[in-house]
Amino acid sequence: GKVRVRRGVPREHPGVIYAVVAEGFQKAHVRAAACTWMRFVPRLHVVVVTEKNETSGLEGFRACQFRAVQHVRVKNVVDVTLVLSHVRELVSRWKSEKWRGWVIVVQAYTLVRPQKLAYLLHTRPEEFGAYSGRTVNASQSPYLGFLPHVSHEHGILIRFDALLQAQMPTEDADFRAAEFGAAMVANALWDDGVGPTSNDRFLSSDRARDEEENAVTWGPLDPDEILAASARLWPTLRARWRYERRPPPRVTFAVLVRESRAADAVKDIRATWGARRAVSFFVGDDVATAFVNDDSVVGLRLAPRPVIEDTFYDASLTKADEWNAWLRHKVKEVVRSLNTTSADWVVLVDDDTYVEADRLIAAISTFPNPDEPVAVGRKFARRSNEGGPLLGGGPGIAMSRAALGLAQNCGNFPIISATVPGGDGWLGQCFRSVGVRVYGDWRFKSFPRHAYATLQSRYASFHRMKAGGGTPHIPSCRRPVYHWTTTACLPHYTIIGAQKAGTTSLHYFLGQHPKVRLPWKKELNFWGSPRKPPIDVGVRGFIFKYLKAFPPPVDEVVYGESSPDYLVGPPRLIKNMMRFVPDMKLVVSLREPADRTVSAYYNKLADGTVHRHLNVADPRLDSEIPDYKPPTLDDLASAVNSTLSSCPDHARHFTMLETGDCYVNPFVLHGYYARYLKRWLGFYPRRNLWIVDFDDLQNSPATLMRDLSDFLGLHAFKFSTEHVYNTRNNRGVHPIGSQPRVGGIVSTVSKSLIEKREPTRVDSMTLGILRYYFHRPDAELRRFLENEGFRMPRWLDPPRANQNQDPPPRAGTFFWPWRRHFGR
Ligand SMILES: Nc1ncnc2c1ncn2[C@@H]1O[C@H](COP(=O)(O)OS(=O)(=O)O)[C@@H](OP(=O)(O)O)[C@H]1O
Repeated sequence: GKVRVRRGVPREHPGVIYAVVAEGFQKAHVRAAACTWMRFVPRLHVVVVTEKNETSGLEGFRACQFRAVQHVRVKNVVDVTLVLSHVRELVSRWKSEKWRGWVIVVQAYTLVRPQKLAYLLHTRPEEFGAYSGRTVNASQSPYLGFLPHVSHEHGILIRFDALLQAQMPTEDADFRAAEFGAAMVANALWDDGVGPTSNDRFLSSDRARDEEENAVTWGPLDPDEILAASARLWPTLRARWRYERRPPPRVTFAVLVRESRAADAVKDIRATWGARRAVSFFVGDDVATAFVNDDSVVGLRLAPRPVIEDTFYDASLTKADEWNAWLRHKVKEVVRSLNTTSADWVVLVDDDTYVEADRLIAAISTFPNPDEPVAVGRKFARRSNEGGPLLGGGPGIAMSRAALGLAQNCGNFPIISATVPGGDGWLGQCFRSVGVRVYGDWRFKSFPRHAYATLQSRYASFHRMKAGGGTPHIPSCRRPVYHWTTTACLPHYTIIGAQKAGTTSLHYFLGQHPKVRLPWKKELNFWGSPRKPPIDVGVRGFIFKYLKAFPPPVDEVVYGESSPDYLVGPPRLIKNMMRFVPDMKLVVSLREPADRTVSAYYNKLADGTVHRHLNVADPRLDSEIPDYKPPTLDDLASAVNSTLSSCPDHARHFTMLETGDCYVNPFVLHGYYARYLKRWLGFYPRRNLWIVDFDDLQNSPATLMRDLSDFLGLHAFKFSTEHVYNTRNNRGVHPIGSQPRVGGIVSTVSKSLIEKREPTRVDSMTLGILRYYFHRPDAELRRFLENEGFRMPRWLDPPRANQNQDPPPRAGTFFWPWRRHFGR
C-alpha cells in the first residue's frame, strides 16, 4: 500500500509532517487541494491516511508528484485519536525524540499554505504552543463539551514531543467521531500539562475570504470550493496578485561585477535574465565602467583591489585577509549605495549567476511583509557558526527593504577565518548584529551540477554558470540545458532501430532539414550498446560524452541521434534515457525480419565482425582470430531451426546478451520486434513512438519523410531522398577494419545503382527457415501494432500469401548445409 517512500523531511522545510485524511473524496478534489499546496512547495512530507480500500486520495497525491508520500491505513479515519496514534507510530519510527518538528492533521478538504505555516513556526513558534488549532467551545461541541478542543476541520497542529508524551486514549467503539477524538487528544495533552492554543490562523471556510492574508489553513471547503480556491489562490503568482489587487513585490537586482570581466558580464546579463528586470551593476573601480555610459553600471571608486585571484580559499590567511577585506569593503559599499525606497526587496547576486527571476520573486513573496527585517538565500551550513548566519553571496541574497535599511548602518567586522568568505561573511555578521532573520532557501542553487534538474526544477538561481565569468547565453532551442560548464540542447528524437532497416538513410535524410543538428557521428550508443552494457549514466557523462557530441547550440534547432542497437537494449538502457530525456521522441524502422537477418549477416561478413556480433564480450575482428571461419548464413539458420525444434516457445529464446535457456543468434533474434517494442512502451508513452515501414523508405521516401518530420514537429521541407546510405556493398557507418568512420564521410550510392545491383543469393531453404521462424514473432508484432493503433508495415498487411503454406520444417531435415560446411 505504500506509494513512494522517501525518508526524512527535507532540510528546507523544517519540521512539518502533514497527515492528510484523504478518505471518501474524489480524486480530482484531492488533487485540487494537494496540488494547490504543493505548487510552491514540492517537498512536503505527506502521510496520507485512508481506510482499507480507498485509493482516490492516494492517487490524488500521486498525481501531484509529491516527493515524500507515505501511506497509513487506519480502521476508521473519523477517529482522530486513531489517526494520530498511527501517525505518531509512523513518525517516531524515523524521527527521534529530539526532533523539534510538528505534525499537522488536516482533512483533504482543508486548504493549507505550507510555506506560511513553516515561516510562522520558525519565526513565532510561541504563537502555536504545543497543540493548536481553532478551538471549539463547549456549546459547539456535541461530545465532551466541557473539554476545550480544536476543530479537526481546520487542522490540528501538535508539536512532536508533546505528541510523543501524550497518553493516547484507547479506542472507544461508542464514540467514534472526529470531535470526540480531538477532544480526547486535547484531554491527553491536557493531562500532560499542555492545553490547546486557540489560533485564528486556522480559518473556517466562512471567514476564509476576509482573512486570507493571516491564515495558514482554511476548512472545511466543499469539493467545488476547493477547486475554485485552488484556481483562485495561486495558479500563478500573477493571477494571485491580480486577484488580490495588490501589485507584485518590487524587486531590484544588484549584481556584483568582477572588474576583469565587467564588459562581458554586463552584456551577458542584459542579454538574458536581466533583459526584463531592474538590474544594477556594481563594479569596484572606475576603469572597468568606462566601457558603458549608463546609470545601471555603478563604479564604486574603491581603492584598487588586491591582485589575488580566485584562489582565496587556498591562499594563506594573510593573503586571504587582504582579499576578504577588499570584498567586505565592496559589499558594504554596494549595500550603502542601494536605495531603500524604490524596492520592496533587493537581491544581491554575483555576476556568474543565472537568475530565474519569476521563480525568485515567487520564493521571496512567501514572506509577505517587506517591512520585516528578513534575508533569504542559500545557507552556508558549515560556516554559520563561525561568522554569523551566513548566506552564500553567489546564488543571491534577497533582503527585505527593512533588512537593507538596517544593514546600511553596519560598520566593519573582523575577519574570523579564511574560510568565511569576505562579502558574504560581512553581511552575515551584520545581519546578526542588527537582528535581521536569515532563512535558507534551497531554491538558491550554488552549483547547478545537475543539468537535467535545472530544467525541470523550481530553482530560482544558478551560481557558477560559466567558469571564469559571465552569464552564459541560454540557447533558445526547444529544450535548453544550462550547466555551469556548458550550455546545450537536449536531444529531441532518437532513431532507436532496427539495425539494418535503413536507419542511416533516415538519419542523414533528417539531417538535411535546416532545423536538425546531428551529432559528430551516427551511433553514439551512449545509453548502452551490445558491447557496452549500460551502466547507470551520470550527469557528467551525460554532459561531456553525450551533449558535447552535438554541435554547439543555436536558436530553435532540434537535436537528434540514431543508434539502431538501442532497440534491443535492456531495460536499464531505457531507464537511463528516460531519466535524462523523459520525452524523447523515438523512431523505429521495421524491415521484414528475414531480409533484415540476411542484410545484417552480409554486412557483418563484409566488415569482418561476425565473431564480435556473436560474442559481444570479445571485440576481436574475424581476421584477428587464428583460423576463424565465420559460420555461413545456412549454418546460422540451421542452428536456429534445431533450437526451434527443441525449444518451440519463442518466449524462451534469447541471445547471449540476455539470460535464457534457448539460444538464438542475434542476427535472427533481433528481428523479434514485438518483444523489444513492448519493452520500450513499458517506459515511454505510445505517443512518443513513431514506426517507419522500411518498405516506404524503399518505395515512397518523400511521403515517409513528410510524415516523419510532421511527427517530429519540423516545418515542411523537401528532402532529397535520391541516395541510399550504408548498403551492404557500400558501408559508410561501420568499420571495414576496426574504427568507425567519422560521420561526415558517409558513402552513399544512388538508388538506381542499387536497383541494378546483383541481389545477394540466399539459399531458398535458408530463407524458408528464417521465414518460418518469424511466423510467431510476426503474429505477435501484428497483435501489438493493432492494439497500439499503429499502421501495419506492408510485409504484414496483407498477410504474406505463402505464410501458412510453408511446410513446417521437420527437425533434422535442414541439417545438410551444416554438414556441407564441415564436410569440406
Ligand atoms: N532509401 C533506401 N532504400 C532502400 N534500402 C535502403 C535505403 N536506405 C537504406 N537502405 C538499406 O538499409 C540497410 C542499411 O540499414 P542501416 O543503415 O539501418 O544499417 S545499420 O544498422 O546502421 O548498420 C541496407 O540494406 P542492405 O543493402 O540490404 O544491407 C541499405 O541498403
